Amino acid sequence: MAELAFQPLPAWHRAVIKVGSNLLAADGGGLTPVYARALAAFIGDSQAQGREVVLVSSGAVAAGRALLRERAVPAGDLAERQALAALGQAPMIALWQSLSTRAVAQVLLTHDDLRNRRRYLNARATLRQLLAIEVLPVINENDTVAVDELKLGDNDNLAAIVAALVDADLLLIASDIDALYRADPRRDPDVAPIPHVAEITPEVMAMAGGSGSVVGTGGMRTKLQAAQKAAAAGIATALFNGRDAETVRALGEERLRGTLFTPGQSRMQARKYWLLHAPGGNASIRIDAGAANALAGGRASLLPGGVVEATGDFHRGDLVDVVDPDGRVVARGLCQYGAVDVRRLAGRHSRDIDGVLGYSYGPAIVHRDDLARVSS
Ligand SMILES: Nc1ncnc2c1ncn2[C@@H]1O[C@H](COP(=O)(O)OP(=O)(O)O)[C@@H](O)[C@H]1O
Ligand SMILES: N[C@@H](CCC(=O)OP(=O)(O)O)C(=O)O
Repeated sequence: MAELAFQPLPAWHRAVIKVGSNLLAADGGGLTPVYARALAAFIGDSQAQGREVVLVSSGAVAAGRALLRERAVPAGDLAERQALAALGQAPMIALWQSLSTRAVAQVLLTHDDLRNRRRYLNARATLRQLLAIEVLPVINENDTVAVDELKLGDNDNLAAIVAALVDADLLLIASDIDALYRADPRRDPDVAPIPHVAEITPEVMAMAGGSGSVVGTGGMRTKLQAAQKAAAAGIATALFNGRDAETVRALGEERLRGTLFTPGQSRMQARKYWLLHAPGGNASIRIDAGAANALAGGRASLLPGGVVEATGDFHRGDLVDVVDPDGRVVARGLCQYGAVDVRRLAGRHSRDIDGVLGYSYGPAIVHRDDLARVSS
């Protein structure tokens, strides 16, 4: 295979790292720390430097299968895979805990959790909190309850969604292959690696084949889908060989040997564009002059004290227009509270939220991270 040179890894503060089954379980074998150890060391060093890492780990099904190897179990159907995932999930988490300097928190997510705005926001709040208390979240798909038509099916796509969910600046995909190649290198050993992809065109997509192993799921196709999803959110993706100790060590020196997928737009631009242009309902919140002033400054959240009234029947997590006293839409954002709650909170202080509602999703009606100003 052709040589692949090192290149600079983009600067990052918060990353999602996805580790595939191929790195945690040998074909047909049980879990092994052989490759996970170096990856855990990289994660630990990054955390020690003040960076934040979310791990998306596969390997539950492979681990479960290996545990039952001695017994004849029918292979292949959904219920069997779900049972194997349930069996292998705890050992997979235990493996990471044995290698991590920080406490490990298990997070299981389904497609439903990520499609439903309310649960999406709750998952995000939990993950942010886990990072704030300096533990290592280890995420996997909740295979045991996910039914086929609602399964994300592969952790590459899950990792990309999680990267957008936690506002990561980088998605790292550790696989058993050095890079994206022009064709599956297991079939064509002379094919060249691609160090940089600026856009995932249909031509790039056509290079990808399926998994080359028994334990892997999606192959290169799902990795490209993941890189595409991340890019749409303004996040770069780095694909590298997690079996290569030198490659993993170099990540700690901000050097990448693999394929770097760069987004066409920054994270901020992508998010702002989405907030400003995503279809909303007829939901709006009218604010007073003081709040309009604060929002004009650029970094403020919308607090209940500045809210005058809410129009429309919106729910927590929905997109709302923020309207100033002159009736102009000055911002759009994701509302932390539903319309009924916003009406009850209008004009109140944030510290009263719990008393008024009996619960609180935080002091802001619209958090500044979820707010984009309309330029006048
Ligand atoms: N164009 C390609 N470039 C690189 N690898 C490819 C390509 N097409 C298919 N593959 C296969 O994708 C595999 C990695 O995916 P997969 O087996 O799902 O692993 P993981 O468990 O890391 O997700 C590689 O080992 C390789 O055989
Ligand atoms: N959720 C499954 C893994 C699914 C998956 O995407 O696997 P892989 O292609 O190896 O990353 C498990 O834990 O076995």
